[in-house]
Amino acid sequence: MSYQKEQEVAELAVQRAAILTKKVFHEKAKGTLSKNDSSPVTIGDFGAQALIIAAIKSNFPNDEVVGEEEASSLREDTNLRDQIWELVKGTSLSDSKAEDILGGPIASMYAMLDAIDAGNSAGGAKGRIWALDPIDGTKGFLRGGQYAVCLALMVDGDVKVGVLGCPNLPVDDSVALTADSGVDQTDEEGKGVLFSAVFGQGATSRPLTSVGMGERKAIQMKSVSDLSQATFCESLEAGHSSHSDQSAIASKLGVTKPSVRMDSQAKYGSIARGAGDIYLRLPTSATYREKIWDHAAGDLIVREAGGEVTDSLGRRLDFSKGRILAENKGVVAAPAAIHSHVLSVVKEVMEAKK
Ligand SMILES: Nc1ncnc2c1ncn2[C@@H]1O[C@H](COP(=O)(O)O)[C@@H](OP(=O)(O)O)[C@H]1O
Ligand SMILES: [Mg+2]
Ligand SMILES: [Mg+2]
Ligand SMILES: [Mg+2]
Repeated sequence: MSYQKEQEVAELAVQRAAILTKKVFHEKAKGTLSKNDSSPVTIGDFGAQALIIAAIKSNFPNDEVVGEEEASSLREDTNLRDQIWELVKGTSLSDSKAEDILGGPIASMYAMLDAIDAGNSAGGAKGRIWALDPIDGTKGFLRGGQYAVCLALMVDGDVKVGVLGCPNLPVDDSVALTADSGVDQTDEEGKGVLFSAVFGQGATSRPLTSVGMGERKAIQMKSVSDLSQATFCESLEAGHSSHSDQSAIASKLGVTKPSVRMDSQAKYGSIARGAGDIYLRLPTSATYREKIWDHAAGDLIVREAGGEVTDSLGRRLDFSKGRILAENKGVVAAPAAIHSHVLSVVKEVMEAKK
């Protein structure tokens, strides 16, 4: 299958949602709520989820969606609900043909709430299921840092299409990551990139604001001949991955540069285009399980760009186990040529801890 239509819809849906998130990014009040697990969610997360699911359902009515957010709190909080509806109503692609492809505007506020709740699929190993993270890196989004709008299509448990919209990464693939790539990104000059991949067809990037195939460029991971010069990325949030384990691994590998700390799947996109080299995510707790929407698009984009992605034990990420990566622990993403070496050092450091 070429998945051409799926890729087109996914890219345009992510683009449209990013118009909404960018509006919210520049507002002081982001309508933040605290979820049951005490993590934040904003009007941007809800609005983006609504717009993307509406576009999927308009094109592929029988597909299921595993979306991070749900609308129960909005059905009670009418003030927040109205704010989100104002945003959603006012967001469309400027290209009317592209907007038509997405099915046009959502019909009503109740249709918007239903769209958000249609992200309730249990996931699994059968059929066509989309994994959606409307804002990945919500903490980065609130801080003025990196975040990503993430969408992937899985067919029978395998990721076939992956799209990442990164409004705060440079458009230019050749700009290497630096220590401040993950912090204060409130200046928009030259920013906004869309990464996209279809299984077996390679990975690309293009400006997040352009419509169509014109400015699309193939991306590739960088080949790393000297690990001392490699750039490794990790979460900015110390609670999301173990900075101490990652620093022990990096120093054993001979990496000399300090890590680039940034939020969201912008890390996957950055290494896929060679702006960085390695992404490490070692668990901070024995019980936490990664969510499929935090990895599905990034996993495919990195693999299609010549990388390999496994967990800390060397197993491929298994997206067929429901809403979480039930059978995986942590993430190790690196160019295929050095992945097994990186993994052996990860295992060594993790063994030594026992
Ligand atoms: N204890 C934990 N370990 C690993 N990931 C966690 C975590 N708690 C939350 N997360 C996830 O980390 C994601 C952000 O990743 P990163 O640290 O790379 O920016 C969050 O996505 P959201 O921001 O979409 O909620 C959330 O799903
Ligand atoms: Mg979240
Ligand atoms: Mg996320
Ligand atoms: Mg999220």
